Amino acid sequence: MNNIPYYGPAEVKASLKYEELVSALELALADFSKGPEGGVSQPLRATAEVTKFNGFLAAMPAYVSSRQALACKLVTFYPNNTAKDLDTHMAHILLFDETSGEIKAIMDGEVITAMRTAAVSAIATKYLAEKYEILAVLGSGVQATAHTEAFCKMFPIKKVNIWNHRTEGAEKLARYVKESLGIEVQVFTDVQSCVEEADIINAATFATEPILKEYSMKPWVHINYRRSSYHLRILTAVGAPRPQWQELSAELMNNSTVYVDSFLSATKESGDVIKSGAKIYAEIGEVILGTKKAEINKKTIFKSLGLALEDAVSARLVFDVMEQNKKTAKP
Ligand SMILES: NC(=O)C1=CN([C@@H]2O[C@H](COP(=O)(O)OP(=O)(O)OC[C@H]3O[C@@H](n4cnc5c(N)ncnc54)[C@H](O)[C@@H]3O)[C@@H](O)[C@H]2O)C=CC1
Ligand SMILES: O=C([O-])C1=[NH+]CCC1
Repeated sequence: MNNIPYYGPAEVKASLKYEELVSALELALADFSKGPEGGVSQPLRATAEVTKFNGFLAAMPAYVSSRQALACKLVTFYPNNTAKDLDTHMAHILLFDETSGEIKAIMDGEVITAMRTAAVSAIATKYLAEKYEILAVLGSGVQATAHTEAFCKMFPIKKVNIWNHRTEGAEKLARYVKESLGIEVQVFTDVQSCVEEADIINAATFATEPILKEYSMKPWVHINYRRSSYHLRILTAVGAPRPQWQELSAELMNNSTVYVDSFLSATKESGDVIKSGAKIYAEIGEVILGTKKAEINKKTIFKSLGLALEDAVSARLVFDVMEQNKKTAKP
């Protein structure tokens, strides 16, 4: 048990690049959707409710054989922490040796939670969207910021629209977009106007009641002389991870083709899915595998709950980089 390495947030951030994360997670999500022969073992996360303080503690173990990644994340989420000026999510990940079960490293899980969630939304967007110029972001916290950063890195985004239930949060994120990413940005005080012109919408809030009710499919000006059509817009929705919480209206869910990260997680944990009774069309892994096609005549929602396999793969990437750094640092 001696000398277990610990990697803090700065080391984790320095070790992870979105491009590597995206390729590794894409393969792992495909493995997951293959079923038992994919070599992924991941039970539904166990969540303890701390009702008195409106908090949750979740244990998220997973094994991804193709990456030699065996890990368990422990994550707390306390929506009321904002008022105390504390992060709402706090997490650590334990990485184990797949051959012996020995612990290999302990690391910060907050950076991984932010980056892997954004990376998975970007994967869904890559497969399911058709145009990538205007991004609408609902929320301005950790996930909204990570999604904005990842999407502006991965796609040719020309403009970012931001809405948050507290406008000062939206303005802070807008300053980051303008000053650090150098992209045109606009803050909205109304959700519907924020999403109206967007090609991609990211919903990443702590809402417990629907904030987005509906939106129109955006007309595609013309593709050729005979056909006028729509372009596929995608809504990636990462919030409302509890069965009683909703971020999207039931109407919107039922009028869309719904993709998820995991059937099991979505049907047990997602209030957006459970309360609307919306039908799930596919796991994103099935789209990556090509066993389910992208539907092109309806609105598209990718509902993400967050999977332990994503944490395990990310933690393994961090460990490999840190080990490599150790080797190259030796005389
Ligand atoms: N799908 C996944 O893999 C993951 C999902 N999440 C979920 O994503 C959501 C956002 O997480 P973070 O950005 O880390 O949290 P955060 O606390 O950093 O940001 C929350 C955002 O939601 C806004 N907000 C708070 N209460 C609201 C309400 N009642 N209505 C509308 N907006 C509200 C805040 O102003 C802030 O912009 C949470 O629901 C969280 O549990 C978090 C991690 C992973
Ligand atoms: O995947 C994750 O770590 C979480 N999803 C919702 C809250 C935390």
